[in-house]
Amino acid sequence: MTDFRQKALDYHAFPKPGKISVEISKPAETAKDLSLAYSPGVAEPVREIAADPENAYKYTAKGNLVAVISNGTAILGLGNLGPLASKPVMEGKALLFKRFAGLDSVDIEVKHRTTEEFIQTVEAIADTFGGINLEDIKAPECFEIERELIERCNVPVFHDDQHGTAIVTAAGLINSLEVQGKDIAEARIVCMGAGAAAVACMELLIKCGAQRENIYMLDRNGVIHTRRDDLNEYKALFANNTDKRTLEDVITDADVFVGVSGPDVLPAEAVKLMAPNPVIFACSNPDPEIKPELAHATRDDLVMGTGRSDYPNQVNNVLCFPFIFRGALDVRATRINDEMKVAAVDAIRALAKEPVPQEVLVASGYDSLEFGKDYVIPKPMDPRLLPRVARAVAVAAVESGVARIALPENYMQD
Ligand SMILES: NC(=O)C1=CN([C@@H]2O[C@H](COP(=O)(O)OP(=O)(O)OC[C@H]3O[C@@H](n4cnc5c(N)ncnc54)[C@H](OP(=O)(O)O)[C@@H]3O)[C@@H](O)[C@H]2O)C=CC1
Ligand SMILES: CC(=O)C(=O)O
Ligand SMILES: [Mg+2]
Repeated sequence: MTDFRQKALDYHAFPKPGKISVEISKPAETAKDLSLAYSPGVAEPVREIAADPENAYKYTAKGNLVAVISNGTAILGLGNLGPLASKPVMEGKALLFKRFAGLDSVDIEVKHRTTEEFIQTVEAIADTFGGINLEDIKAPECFEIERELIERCNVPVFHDDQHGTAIVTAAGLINSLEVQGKDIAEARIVCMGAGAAAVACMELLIKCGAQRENIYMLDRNGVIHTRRDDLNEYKALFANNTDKRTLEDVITDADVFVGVSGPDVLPAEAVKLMAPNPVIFACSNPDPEIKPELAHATRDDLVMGTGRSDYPNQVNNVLCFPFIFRGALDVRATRINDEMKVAAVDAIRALAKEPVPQEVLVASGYDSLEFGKDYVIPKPMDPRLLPRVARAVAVAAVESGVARIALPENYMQD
């Protein structure tokens, strides 16, 4: 067993199995305390909530509580390993919600037979939470699941692998293109993968200025083109009318490679074929589409990002989901709409251009960091992400009419 593997297993096993726990937030020492916390006192908020469900935000933890829900069908890039095996990742997301945004979070792994059964399970428990973060649910089912749950639930529902990934990818990519002196409207983009993350990333890039016809998407069967008869409706949106069939065909002169597929699918020979000053985001976790060492050894003019914490430019939805939920919950948004997503992109992008505080340098192991090839996107442990991104999202929610309460005091000042 490698040293790192053992360290990772020990981290999860000791001193107590798992990564999250529940703590109580009110005194519960005396009979007097218990008479308030439990019987008879608890009956009072029960009556208040029965009279008006909004009172759940006043008298329970609902407003600060996010459910992280998975069925384990697309656990990182490891594939469909089932609900229980997804639990460490879901606990990990809960850890990140708490660590970065102070949000309480519980992981829920759902075993189900049909897509409708999954939807009904989540719908049935949704009112318990302030928001629902769907995680690691494979395409194409994830699209129907999210669409249905948004319609059926009274709280925001957000599939992190779609939109969290898209927001961070868009922020990082727009900055990278700026560093490389390129215009997103003209960039030729290759997207390896045609699932949850891929479809959402490319749709958001189009909203940010990319041209649909400049995007070449690939799945396990190669380039997605109009003559294929095996495409689901989501892949079909990216079918190019082209004779190009292979990665080699589409990567030639491409400005951007976005990998949201699986490990080691981008060979060095393909990297050599890209246009001058390319951008490669190899976002598959835990193992990227190409190892940064290999990509950098192949050419020296690229901006390289991965989904991992141990290389520069971590393009990972951790930069988004804690903060977008913080902003959404703080104004009790009914949904997380495009305006809020674009506001998050802009806030994340802008932060990368500011001087990096010493505490961030120390936490990320750098002597200095400056906007450029090795720093196109903020570090997850940057404490400015929380106020900046959450505020931008909350303001966008208010302005786009999905907030149910006014902007809180602490969001008022610029
Ligand atoms: N860095 C980040 O923040 C994030 C990274 N990701 C990564 O993106 C990847 C996909 O996740 P997600 O979209 O949720 O999963 P999905 O199961 O929804 O989609 C996976 C897609 O990848 C394609 N794919 C898998 N292996 C290959 C391969 N060898 N060659 C070409 N295409 C391949 C599949 O092709 P087909 O349709 O033919 O089966 C499918 O289109 C994972 O590796 C995940 O770790 C995801 C979210 C966030
Ligand atoms: C980061 C993440 O959500 C994933 O790889 O699935
Ligand atoms: Mg995920």
